[in-house]
Amino acid sequence: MLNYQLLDQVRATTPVIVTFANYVTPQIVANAVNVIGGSPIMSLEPAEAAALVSMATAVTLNLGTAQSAELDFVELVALGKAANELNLPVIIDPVAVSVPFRSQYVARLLKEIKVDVIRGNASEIAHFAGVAAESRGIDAVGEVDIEAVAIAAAKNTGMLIVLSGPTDIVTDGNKVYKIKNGHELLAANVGSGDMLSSILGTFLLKGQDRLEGLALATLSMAVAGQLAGQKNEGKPGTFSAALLDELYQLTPAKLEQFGDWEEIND
Ligand SMILES: Nc1ncnc2c1ncn2[C@@H]1O[C@H](COP(=O)(O)OP(=O)(O)OP(=O)(O)O)[C@@H](O)[C@H]1O
Ligand SMILES: Cc1ncsc1CCO
Ligand SMILES: [Mg+2]
Repeated sequence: MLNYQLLDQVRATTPVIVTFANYVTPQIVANAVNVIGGSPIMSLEPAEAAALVSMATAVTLNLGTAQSAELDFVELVALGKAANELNLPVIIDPVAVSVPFRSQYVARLLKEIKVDVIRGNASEIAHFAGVAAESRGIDAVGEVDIEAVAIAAAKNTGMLIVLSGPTDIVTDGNKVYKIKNGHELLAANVGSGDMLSSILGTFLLKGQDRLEGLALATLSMAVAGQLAGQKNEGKPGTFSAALLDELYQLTPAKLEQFGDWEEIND
């Protein structure tokens, strides 16, 4: 079961989400967190990492443009460690992780901090499943068995997995949520995945079952995208603004009415 009312609890508590953003999409990511009901803050400064994280409910580390320059890595580790100390969830978005520099960067990071959630497209999650999958830069291409890949990634890493795409898979390796809502214009809007990776954090309220929170967050993004897309067929520009409108206007009743998902137990 999914508790659609969790969306109202998010809005009632305005959780702070600290994001290490990539330099391509920080504005839409901040807006996404804001309109769904959270409070975004981005930071690049290790000296303030602990103070920021102490106000937060989750930390999202987007590795899309992270550099080897020591400050980037030091900041990622500082945010991750501060979250680990407070037992707050850490979400990573391993953009284009199959590029060797990026694979090594993530592996290095995972030696330093405990990560709880990986959010990526099918090609990115396939990397953690040890399955060869094609990718084109930031995009997933080719066909993989998304459910099997997500389960294998969860089992290999011990982390919760959110695999996004035409159908989204949210799994801990045993229980699987399959979310079928969405719209192809989400894929045309660069940063939809980045938005989702930070939105995930807003649903991980204290005491909340993490897998269910991730599933509801993923469903929220997919339903909002579907509603925005249906009103803006063939119009990626206006779609991008409409997506924020639909996230802002989303309600538990709309999630119940339009949500197309199933829960599969191993
Ligand atoms: N073809 C599609 N049809 C429906 N929904 C889609 C489609 N492709 C992606 N989505 C949705 O778009 C959102 C982002 O997922 P996607 O897999 O595109 O992330 P991504 O590849 O990391 O994107 P980006 O790198 O641009 O941030 C998710 O909510 C997902 O459900
Ligand atoms: C285009 C792009 N390049 C690195 S990160 C990013 C945004 C999508 O994640
Ligand atoms: Mg991405």
